[in-house]
Amino acid sequence: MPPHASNIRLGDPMHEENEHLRQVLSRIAEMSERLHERIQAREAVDESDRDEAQTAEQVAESVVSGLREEQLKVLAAAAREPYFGRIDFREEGVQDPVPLYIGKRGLEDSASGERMVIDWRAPVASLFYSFSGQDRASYESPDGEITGEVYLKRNIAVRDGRLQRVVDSYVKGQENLNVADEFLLYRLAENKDNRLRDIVSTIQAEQDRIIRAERDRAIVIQGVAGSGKTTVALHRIAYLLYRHADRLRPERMVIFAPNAMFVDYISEVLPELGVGNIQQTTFTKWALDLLDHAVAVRDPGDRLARWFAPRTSPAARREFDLARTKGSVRFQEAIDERLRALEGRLVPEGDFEPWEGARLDEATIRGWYEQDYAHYPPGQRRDRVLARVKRWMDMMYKRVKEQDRTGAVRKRAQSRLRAYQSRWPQWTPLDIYEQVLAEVLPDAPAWEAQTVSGRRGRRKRPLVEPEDLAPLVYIHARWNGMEPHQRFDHVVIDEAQDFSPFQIRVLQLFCPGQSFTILGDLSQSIHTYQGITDWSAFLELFDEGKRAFFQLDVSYRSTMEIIDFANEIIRPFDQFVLAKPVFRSGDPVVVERVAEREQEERAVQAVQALSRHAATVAVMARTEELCERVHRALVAAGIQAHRIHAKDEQYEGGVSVLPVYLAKGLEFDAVLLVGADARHYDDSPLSAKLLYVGCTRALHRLWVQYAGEASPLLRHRASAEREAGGIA
Ligand SMILES: Nc1ncnc2c1ncn2[C@@H]1O[C@H](COP(=O)(O)OP(=O)(O)OP(=O)(O)O)[C@@H](O)[C@H]1O
Repeated sequence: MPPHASNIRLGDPMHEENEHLRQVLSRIAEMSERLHERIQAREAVDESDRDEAQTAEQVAESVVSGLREEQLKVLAAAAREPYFGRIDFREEGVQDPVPLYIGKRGLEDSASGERMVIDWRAPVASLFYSFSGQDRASYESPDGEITGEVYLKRNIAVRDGRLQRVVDSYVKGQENLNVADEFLLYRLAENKDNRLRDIVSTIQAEQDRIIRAERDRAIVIQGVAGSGKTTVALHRIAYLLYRHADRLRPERMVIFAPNAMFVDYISEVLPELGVGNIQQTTFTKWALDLLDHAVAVRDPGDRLARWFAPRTSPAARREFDLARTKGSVRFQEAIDERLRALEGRLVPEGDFEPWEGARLDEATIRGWYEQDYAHYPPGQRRDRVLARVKRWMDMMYKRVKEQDRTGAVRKRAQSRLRAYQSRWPQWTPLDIYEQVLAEVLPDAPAWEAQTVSGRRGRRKRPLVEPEDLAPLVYIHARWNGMEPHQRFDHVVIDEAQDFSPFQIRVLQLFCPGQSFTILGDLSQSIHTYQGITDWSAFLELFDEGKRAFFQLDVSYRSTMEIIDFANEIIRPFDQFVLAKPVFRSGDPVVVERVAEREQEERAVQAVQALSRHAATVAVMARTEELCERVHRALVAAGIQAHRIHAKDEQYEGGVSVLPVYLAKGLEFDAVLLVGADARHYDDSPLSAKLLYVGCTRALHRLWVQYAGEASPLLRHRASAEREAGGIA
């Protein structure tokens, strides 16, 4: 059944779309009305049957009622914004083009079965995103490629059931309208609130390819700051769930985010796309839960402060080198080797003889361990073999039971069994890890123990570093195995440049289908003591043919002025990819020299100026200390500024003060960078990356202040601006 089979009239687009919207909304209203009536009728029946036991039919009815309630919600959302785009497509072999309306959810008229709106994830909807003026257009349907011609591509903005804007980006037979970006720019120019949003109406062709990439492989996305990586990954989840509903379950999909606040920041996109129940966590939290909190992790705050201090001490350098080693594949392989050796040594030497005349020889026990139960992980095999030894003993005992009047034989047998069991080591992942470290990295410092309150009450736990978690989880999974519910159908890793290859290896164990979306930006890899310098480090962990690499070079977040400014910072380092801006012009970047003793005061003035046009403003510095000072000044000036820390779990919006390294992944309408001087940012790659991350958080306005000598990374701009006098 063709969706909305009325003839196409390309009259006044606004008039035409208003008319169409009116029809669609009235059908939605009718459908809602019908559903309402059914729900009410059902409630009346339920009320009269209240005291009687439920029959199977009634149970089924209540499930249906639940679905109806759900459907009602979908209709309510559709009544606010039923669709956002239209594409008129004539399939080859068919006479007339058909208008297809694309929305966040597909919609069918329940009475006629007519498709009124097509889900943005449906195969045909890909035309809307990929079409860019070609004579012939095609899309992949489940039955193969469908080709044809596009007659019209139209963006339609509907808010609260009212038509706001219609923009045609292609009309067949007309001159190239060259307004492909008009709708996008209109969207990008909006101020953002404190959460990331969906982009279904303006997904770009290069993003769409990633969203629709095949499921059964690892895709790695290198994308410049603001290229939509996070957003795209979330849309990909929604797409995969739609496309592979039979294979994927939302609760088995997971997103690893860099910190708890980031989890909060992205938490609204999936529900907006109609997807719930996806696990969203950090690697640390996930690992600690898996290890049942047998260890505690040292607060990363101190370490981060040491790492991001303008100058790193030799001791800190050694600490970071060790962290890198622990995250390497070489270390994982050393652990594998060690696990194999331990596995071979687990069966105690000697036969088991519970009493004279009953003997189970070592070779038999070894045979059970090495062959019969070989498919179990070593930790579980121990228990299986010992249970079998015990069954054997009980069976043998039946033969001598008659003679054992006093029970002495049985007693002796029990005590020998206990002795035998105790020779069979029962190591925890931590025991094994300690053995590995002693052998492979003898210089690694020993753990301190710390009494920490956890889910299981207060107890003393060894305090490990974040990079110890991957080895521990790996050993746990290899040694003890994992529960089916702990496996993932799909894994998304955001800010993956800060992951170590070992962490990826661990997640591969937990995702047997090897279905991954791994995204990040090497120009923002500020945690280089643990992350990677080249994506091949991850790609080569996956089989050839089961991996794909994508690159996103256009930045949608920031204005051209901001992108150009940020690019200058990393340009001297040729290993970094420069972002291409979309053509969205805004205010010039302000670079301002302030007097040392006026730093705080001038920061307050800048925030006041920026807040006039912005819903979210961030003040960032390299060090916690400077953040602290500026925050105090802001509060003293009556500005309600939130000071953001590594442990925070919520992002409030408004005015935030935070160190640059915590701002990764976030965005703000306006950003003020304070302390951009030579002391805080020398000409090293780490300083450049930090400054780059700071600048690229801004959507519309960027303001940079420094006292004393400007950072060499800004010098070209700083001298020019100083003459121009700064404040806009
Ligand atoms: N196709 C698009 N249409 C509209 N907005 C977009 C599009 N792609 C990205 N954006 C917007 O650009 C901004 C950046 O997106 P996102 O945070 O996903 O990028 P990122 O690549 O993860 O950035 P970073 O590496 O800096 O964290 C967001 O505001 C997002 O809504």
